[in-house]
Amino acid sequence: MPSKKALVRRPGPRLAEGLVTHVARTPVDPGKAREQWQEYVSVLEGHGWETVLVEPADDCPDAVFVEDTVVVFRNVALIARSGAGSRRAETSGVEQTVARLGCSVNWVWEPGTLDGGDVLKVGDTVYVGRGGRTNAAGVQQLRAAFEPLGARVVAVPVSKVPHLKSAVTALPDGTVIGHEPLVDHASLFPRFLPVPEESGAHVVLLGGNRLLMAASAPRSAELLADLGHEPVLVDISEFEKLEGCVTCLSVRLRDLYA
Ligand SMILES: NC(=O)NCCC[C@H](N)C(=O)O
Repeated sequence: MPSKKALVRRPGPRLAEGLVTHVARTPVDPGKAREQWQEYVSVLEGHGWETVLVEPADDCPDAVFVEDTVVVFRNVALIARSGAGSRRAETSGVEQTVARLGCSVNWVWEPGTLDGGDVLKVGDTVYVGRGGRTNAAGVQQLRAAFEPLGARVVAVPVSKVPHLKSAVTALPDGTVIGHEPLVDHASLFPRFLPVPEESGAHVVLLGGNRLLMAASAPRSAELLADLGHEPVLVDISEFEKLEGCVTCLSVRLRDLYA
């Protein structure tokens, strides 16, 4: 049976110091952030996902955005090397967690940089955003790790947001969705559906037609519901202040056989 496991990491005490690059800094309420994170985890669990806690990295403000630390394709985990120096220590603890779950582990090495949030998997197609966090060497290393396993790696420029998945994600049928003003080249995707809000571009596939989405994207949720999907909205306002989105708060492992 394919697994439905999701890695998550609790928000740490320095969360409010997390990086902001494309938005102005606004104060984060740590207590509210913890409650929102708990609700996010409850929604995953309520939809049949077994959540696996990665050990805390309390010195790293952005550690809760665990998606950026690792990319998993089939049973191979590629440990990221962030384009943001302040985020590199976050991978500690992730290696052990994915190895315990049965992955073989690879690493992105210097001079490569890659953030997991720059990698969007749609079936066997692996889109990788070349932008602020992922460089050309990182793209090459991703190809070297996953193409032998059957991945088709497609590199796409990202210049308007921190990560590829801040701009686009994909619906269960493979349609890529994005808020057009923030997408560099929508024509690179075979099927592209524009959504009206920035955070409406972010969906976590919960299973079936259910989509975990941010409460800040009601019009996009309505559009997707009208197309037969079932949005499940969660308020992640405190993480959005740090340019986080619903996708980056977990790493969903669908391909592991355990
Ligand atoms: N994949 C993602 O969208 N990750 C969000 C990371 C937010 C964090 N404050 C950062 O700038 O790295």
